[in-house]
Amino acid sequence: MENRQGSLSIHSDNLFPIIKKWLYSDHDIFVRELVSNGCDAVTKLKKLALMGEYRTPENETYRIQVEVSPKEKSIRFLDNGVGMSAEEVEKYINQIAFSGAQDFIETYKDKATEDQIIGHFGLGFYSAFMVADRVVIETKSYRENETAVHWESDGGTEYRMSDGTRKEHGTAVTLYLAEESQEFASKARLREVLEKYCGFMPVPIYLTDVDAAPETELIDPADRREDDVVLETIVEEAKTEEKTGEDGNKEIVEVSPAREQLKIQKRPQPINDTNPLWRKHPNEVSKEEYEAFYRKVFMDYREPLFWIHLNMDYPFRLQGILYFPHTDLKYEAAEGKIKLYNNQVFIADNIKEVIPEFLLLLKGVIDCPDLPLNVSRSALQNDGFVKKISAYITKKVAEKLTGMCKTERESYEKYWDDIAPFVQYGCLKDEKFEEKVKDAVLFKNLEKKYLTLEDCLKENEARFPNRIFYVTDEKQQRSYIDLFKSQNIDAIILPHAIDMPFIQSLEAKNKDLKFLRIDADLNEALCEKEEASDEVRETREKALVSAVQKAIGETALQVKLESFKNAEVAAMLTLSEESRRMQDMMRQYGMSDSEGTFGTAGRTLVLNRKHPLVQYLQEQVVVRDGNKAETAGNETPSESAEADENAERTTKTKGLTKQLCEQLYDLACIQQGSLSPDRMNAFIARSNALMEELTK
Ligand SMILES: Nc1ncnc2c1ncn2[C@@H]1O[C@H](COP(=O)(O)OP(=O)(O)OP(=O)(O)O)[C@@H](O)[C@H]1O
Repeated sequence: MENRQGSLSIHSDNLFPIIKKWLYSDHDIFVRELVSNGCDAVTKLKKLALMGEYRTPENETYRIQVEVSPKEKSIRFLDNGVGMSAEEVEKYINQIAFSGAQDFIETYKDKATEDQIIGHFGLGFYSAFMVADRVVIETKSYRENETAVHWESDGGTEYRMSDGTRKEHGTAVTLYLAEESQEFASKARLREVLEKYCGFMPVPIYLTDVDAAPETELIDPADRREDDVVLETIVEEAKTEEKTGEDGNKEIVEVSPAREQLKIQKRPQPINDTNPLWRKHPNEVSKEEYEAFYRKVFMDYREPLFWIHLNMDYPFRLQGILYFPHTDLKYEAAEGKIKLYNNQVFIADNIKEVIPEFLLLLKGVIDCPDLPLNVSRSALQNDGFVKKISAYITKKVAEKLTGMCKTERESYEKYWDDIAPFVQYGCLKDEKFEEKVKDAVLFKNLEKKYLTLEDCLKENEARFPNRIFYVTDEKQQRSYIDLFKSQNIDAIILPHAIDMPFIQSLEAKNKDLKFLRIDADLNEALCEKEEASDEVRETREKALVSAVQKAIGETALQVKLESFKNAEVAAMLTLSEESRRMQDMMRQYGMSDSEGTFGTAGRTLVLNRKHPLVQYLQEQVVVRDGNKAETAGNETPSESAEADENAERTTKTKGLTKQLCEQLYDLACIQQGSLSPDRMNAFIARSNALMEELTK
């Protein structure tokens, strides 16, 4: 065969069902497409007026009207924009994927910028057929002497076109809804969709239910506007009351004068805000306006902590406002929402290509007219340009945080508890962000003061170089906190789940840095330095350690003796940092359901050798061992009776020793907040038995 070349032909009979069914993911998108066509038509006319190609009549107010008829199951989109001539309908409507928007930009490229023109692909109009089985267009071009056009199609590939009857320039597109899409023939449903997609479009949009009786309102005649439609004048009589005067006589007094009110047709309220706050210059916007905008858009009754107004022109255009919301991590999952717009047209929420994942904890709006959108808009090409947008947003957020930390430290500290999880998450997710904000990361200490990592290290420099102690639960670790406080040792409070991966990443990045939970070890600051030990003491203590281990019955439990600085504490439990982290992690991954699973791994029961209880135990162990040695020889009968008595006493004290050991261990576990339910039951029973013993 000879070589051939040519263009592929597309058969509209086959293509059309695809456009109808699969082009757009959400069916409600037809509203956005038809309203944006109306907006484009108005924008074009305004631009033509600016270029002197059209003279705007004096009282022309550009608008888009959406009229729903629940009875007729139809929706009409009307605009007073450029309209179309028969030739234009032929070109832009009858040819699928031929965009008049692009044509317009091309024609006027020297005179008009492309901003604000929404259409790109020449397909949006056909989204009407996703919900309608009949569509009618009535249009008339703004150009003089152009006849109006009537166009209609029953959703197939056939259309009928004829002269129309429309008198004014502009277009009306009427959708007769298909059976399965009749949910849209409702004012409430349409309002919802319009607010979602068109809430900030640049031309006022009004929604009316043509079947409903017109709504009315009462106004003061002084407030009457030129365009008010007065239905009735209502005269309210003066209100009087009978009162007794000072002289005791009754008189009629007027309490409110007669007044006149006008009953007017409810003034139309646009659905949208045509000049959204993000388009204003940050200097022109007040705190109240930022807060009101936040409340309206995110329906959050609480005030945001602070916000960042993004405004850039080069190398791409981007405007937006990012709010830092209050987060109460105890009661709710942090969940933000970033709404993405393209020229004031809503694209989608939380598009992760544009907005870095960790910023999705914030709430905000971003409008980027330069977004490389594809036909279905919400799907963005993941190209270098999109990455640049994302990097710019990250940079701005980091700058805001570091700037506040430097110049508004007091407010920054006030916000810190709320924003900490977000900043930490950001640091974990994005190295560049971490690099920028690392000096603005704060830690709250036991005195509720906020310190940087550098401050913490400086504080511990002399006694514990490169060590930072931390508390995860202030209530549970209370006794350790008291101990630390009594020895003037500081610790930071890390209550959130994200704190652990965060400190681990800090340790990974700072070679010698080590974070230790407050119960990880009893360091030399809490224990006295021991004078050299002798052999006798060592043997005695070894015997005590094994007796305690045996009594508790947990062979893996480590037991050791120290001289506590705080003489009142008899015993404490420590849990090695590594084992605890490992256990926490396994718990997080659901590999354990209770404390019990890990037994005593990594735990040490530290006994205070200066405490009377420990000393008592020590005595008992020595006496018992001594007795054992003595009774090993031959005895006479009387000696034997004495021996029996002794044996009974020994058994009794042995029982008490065991109970005391268990009691000490359980108390230490309670203090550390890790007593298993089984041990708790045994502890209660034992405590009762000991108290009963005291009463005898
Ligand atoms: N209400 C209208 N008034 C005037 N012209 C219109 C109107 N609706 C559609 N058109 C013309 O028809 C063309 C095709 O519209 P369509 O919605 O299919 O695509 P688009 O808006 O150009 O691009 P996109 O697919 O991105 O929406 C438009 O570019 C415009 O020239």
